[in-house]
Amino acid sequence: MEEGARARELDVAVRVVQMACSLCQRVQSGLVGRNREQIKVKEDDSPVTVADWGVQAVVSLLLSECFGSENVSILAEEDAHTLSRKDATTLLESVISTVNECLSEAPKYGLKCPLKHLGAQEILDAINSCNSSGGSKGRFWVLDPVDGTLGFVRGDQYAVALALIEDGEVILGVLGCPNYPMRKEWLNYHHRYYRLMTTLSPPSGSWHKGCVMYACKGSGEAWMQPLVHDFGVYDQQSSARMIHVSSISDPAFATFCEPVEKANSSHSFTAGLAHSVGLRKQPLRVHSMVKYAAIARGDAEIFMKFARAGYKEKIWDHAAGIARDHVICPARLDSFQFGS
Ligand SMILES: Nc1ncnc2c1ncn2[C@@H]1O[C@H](COP(=O)(O)OS(=O)(=O)O)[C@@H](OP(=O)(O)O)[C@H]1O
Ligand SMILES: [Mg+2]
Ligand SMILES: [Mg+2]
Ligand SMILES: [Mg+2]
Repeated sequence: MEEGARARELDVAVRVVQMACSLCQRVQSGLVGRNREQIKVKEDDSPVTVADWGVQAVVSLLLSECFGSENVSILAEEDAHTLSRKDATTLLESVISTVNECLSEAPKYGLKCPLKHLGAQEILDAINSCNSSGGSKGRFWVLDPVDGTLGFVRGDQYAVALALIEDGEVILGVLGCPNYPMRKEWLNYHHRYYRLMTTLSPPSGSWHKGCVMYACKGSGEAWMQPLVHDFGVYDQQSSARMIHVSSISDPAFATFCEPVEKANSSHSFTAGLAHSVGLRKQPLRVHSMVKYAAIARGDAEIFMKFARAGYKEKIWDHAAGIARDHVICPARLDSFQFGS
């Protein structure tokens, strides 16, 4: 793949994730405390919301619009089975209005918006088309439309995670982290706490939370830019800031991050392992691939997740966080078990 084409793929991916973050912020602000009918529980007891489906539809439609649907293969977490049921009409109507509202803002991100209002079938098809079989040969996009949906419905941390894989290797990763605090020490607090802090003393127009991080294989660089939703101006160059992993190498000063939910990773096992290797600081427990973002930005040094026996890790829960140059977990993705 020549360099110019990859630069364009990264540019489009960042713009698309920026739009997806804006959709999530709108839905999340309407979710906390009310509007609970916008949340469903899936067969595996994990939550799924209007934002999960909405982001998957928006990303699928925009990537196809930009690169041609015949050139786009996407492997994503959600499907439209629940949305297609007769008892889900209200939910489907919420997804339709959320998607059309988001797409109408595409020109603000330098992208084309559809010429007409999209109906139910177009949106259900867009969601269901993200069913690539992936694999260790060929190119496909990997999307977790909302990673950390549990954190999302709690008004806390979550991420929009988009990666492009070629022959089993991540060649670009984009992580949208709308609630990521610019001050490292606030990462340990629940989002509402530092949202209060920043409203009490609103630094005028300052960049106090929310970002999109991105890296391209072989570039040796990782970048972070503010959310357009909060600043209203999309200019990738002027607002972007290069980020670096931590230089801490002494375990006594290193921070490891791990899932919030004990059901998702054994806290006691990691505590014992951490102590045995000389880690002394309290773990950073935060929902979603924001853990990868914390390492990419140097706010943490290690990521540990030990899921219970039998759990198959999903490629969309990790791909966007693995950028070869900022090695966090240099696993070749074809070694991951694809989710059922
Ligand atoms: N049992 C189990 N073990 C490991 N991982 C699981 C498990 N169940 C679910 N998941 C998926 O992991 C995603 C959440 O990972 P997190 O690290 O954010 O977990 S936590 O919310 O911080 O506890 C989260 O991804 P999203 O569904 O995209 O939110 C889960 O699907
Ligand atoms: Mg999920
Ligand atoms: Mg996930
Ligand atoms: Mg998800």
